[in-house]
Amino acid sequence: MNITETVIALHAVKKSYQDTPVLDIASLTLIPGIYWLQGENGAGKTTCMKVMAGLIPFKGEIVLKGNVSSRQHPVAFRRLINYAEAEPLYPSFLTGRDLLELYLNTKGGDRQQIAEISTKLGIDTFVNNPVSSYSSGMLKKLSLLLAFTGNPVLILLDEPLITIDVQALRTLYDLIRSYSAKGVTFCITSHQPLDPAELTVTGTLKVAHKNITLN
Ligand SMILES: Nc1ncnc2c1ncn2[C@@H]1O[C@H](COP(=O)(O)OP(=O)(O)OP(=O)(O)O)[C@@H](O)[C@H]1O
Repeated sequence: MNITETVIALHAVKKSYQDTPVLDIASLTLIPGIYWLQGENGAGKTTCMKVMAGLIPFKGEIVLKGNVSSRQHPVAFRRLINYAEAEPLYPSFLTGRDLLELYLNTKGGDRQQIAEISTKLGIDTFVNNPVSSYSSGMLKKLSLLLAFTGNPVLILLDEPLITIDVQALRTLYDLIRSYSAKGVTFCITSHQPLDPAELTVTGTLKVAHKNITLN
């Protein structure tokens, strides 16, 4: 594999909570595509996403696009990866608009495109209300919208299919397809199968025994 076509490479990545090891990945390299991250409850999928996103401390190194290192270029590294949590939580007094402006101002990206996604996901109707008033599906839609801000090379979606309505699900599949066609890589966890009629998966990543294997 040519190093320039790798999106992300993990080298000797280890993660423990207190003294309990959760991940021990000697090596993993992904080329652009759409990956389904699978594993039993507690296997370490969310931990793996948080590590890949540079959100929690870990041992080892992760390199994006062959030259952006989690150790040497932490800010540039984090700008290239977006992560949508399985159960997003935001400060309750902020509105969706406040969060969206924060993301757009710090991460950049195409405002017009984000406005269109917001409309398609039906977020416009509640974006000016405080997030404390949101249902779980409304929070989920906002977190998905935020995951498409900026100019990421990798978008990590943790259980994106749960709680959103059928129309939003169709929009999400459309978005993943169109961003993927533009070269953005996706890692998606889902206990439910990703609809093969909607997405062609490049590979599955199985998290088990603290390791990840690509099939
Ligand atoms: N903040 C934490 N402190 C201590 N242990 C943690 C913490 N977060 C996760 N763990 C442990 O790490 C392991 C992996 O958890 P993780 O949430 O990554 O699994 P998962 O594969 O995403 O699970 P699920 O499918 O249930 O969401 C579990 O044993 C869990 O108890």
